[in-house]
Amino acid sequence: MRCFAEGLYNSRTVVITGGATGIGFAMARAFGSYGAQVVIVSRKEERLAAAERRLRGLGVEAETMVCDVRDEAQVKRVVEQVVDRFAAVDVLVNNAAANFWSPAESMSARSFRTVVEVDLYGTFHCARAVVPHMIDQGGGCILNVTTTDPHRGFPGFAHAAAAKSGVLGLTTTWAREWGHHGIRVNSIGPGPTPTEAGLNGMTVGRPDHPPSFEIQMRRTPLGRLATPDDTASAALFLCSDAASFITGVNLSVDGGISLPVPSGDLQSDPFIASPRTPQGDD
Ligand SMILES: CCC/C=C/C(=O)SCCNC(=O)CCNC(=O)[C@H](O)C(C)(C)COP(=O)([O-])OP(=O)([O-])OC[C@H]1O[C@@H](n2cnc3c(N)ncnc32)[C@H](O)[C@@H]1OP(=O)([O-])[O-]
Ligand SMILES: NC(=O)C1=CN([C@@H]2O[C@H](COP(=O)(O)OP(=O)(O)OC[C@H]3O[C@@H](n4cnc5c(N)ncnc54)[C@H](OP(=O)(O)O)[C@@H]3O)[C@@H](O)[C@H]2O)C=CC1
Repeated sequence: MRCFAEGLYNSRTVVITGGATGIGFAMARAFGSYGAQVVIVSRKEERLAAAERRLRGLGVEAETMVCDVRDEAQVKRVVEQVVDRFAAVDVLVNNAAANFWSPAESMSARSFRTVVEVDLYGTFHCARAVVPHMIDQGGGCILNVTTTDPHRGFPGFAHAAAAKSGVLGLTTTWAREWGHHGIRVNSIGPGPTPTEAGLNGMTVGRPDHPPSFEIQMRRTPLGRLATPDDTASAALFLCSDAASFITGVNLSVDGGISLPVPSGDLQSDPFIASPRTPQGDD
């Protein structure tokens, strides 16, 4: 489906972290198909090479750079290379993330730190490296990938919920701090999306309800799961001039799953804990 003007992103440089797979790849393909020069960065060279081949095969002007977003020095180097090569960074998409199911009472500090370092520190490092260039060039756009309403609580994902809530705080704060430089900062919250990583993160190791994506689908008013292209289309809008007066928002792309659950559904909702029997009440 081609919803936007052809050439919408001509001559724009778009950097996407974690752009070789899943939702990030769909965003790279989408921005590239509307004319952007796309730079995808992540840790695994072979994944990047495969993604670059696929994108170039589709006619997208794609480059790749190996980078672990947890490493501030690596991030700075990569951003310098992008600016040397393309003269500007018009859009930064902070999409790289880590996640796995882990009950809070047994989650190790290292597990917690691993996810927070990728999602929250990674977002900080990338934005921090790019923004001086955006200020010099008179503006730009940062899009952080969060999740659908991280404040509502995600049992089994305390690390990701904390990290993504933190990213929301960065989004609103940066929107205020950098708005007068012409820099817009928004975030986008995909609903459950059965990417390979999403499937693993949501289901591996969970003893309670194995096909959790099926449950998520039943809880979604629009009756299906999100696709990577759903999020990519919303990203195209938010980073375009059509959204030139939008900053500091988190746009949920979730088919309505984050809407409050009607009280009649509570009994059958496996994501809501059963009421406890009051102590000593026979
Ligand atoms: C709610 C928001 C919705 C978001 C959805 C998404 O993001 S979907 C997109 C999701 N996309 C992705 O996730 C893609 C990227 N994912 C990855 O790169 C890896 O899965 C990674 C997250 C572990 C990072 O690797 P790394 O090499 O940096 O880490 P490491 O191997 O050194 O381990 C560090 C600690 O974590 C522990 N631990 C690790 N795995 C598991 C597990 N399955 N189970 C339990 N624990 C696990 C491990 O035991 C260790 O703790 P310990 O034992 O020392 O106390
Ligand atoms: N799928 C879902 O259900 C949901 C996903 N999201 C969010 O959407 C985004 C994309 O998720 P999805 O496409 O499913 O998952 P993927 O795992 O496919 O995407 C994550 C990407 O991040 C990269 N990455 C991970 N760690 C690092 C790191 N330290 N430095 C650089 N890159 C890194 C990975 O590449 P590499 O291994 O090469 O480094 C990978 O390409 C994430 O922000 C996720 O939190 C939000 C809600 C739901």
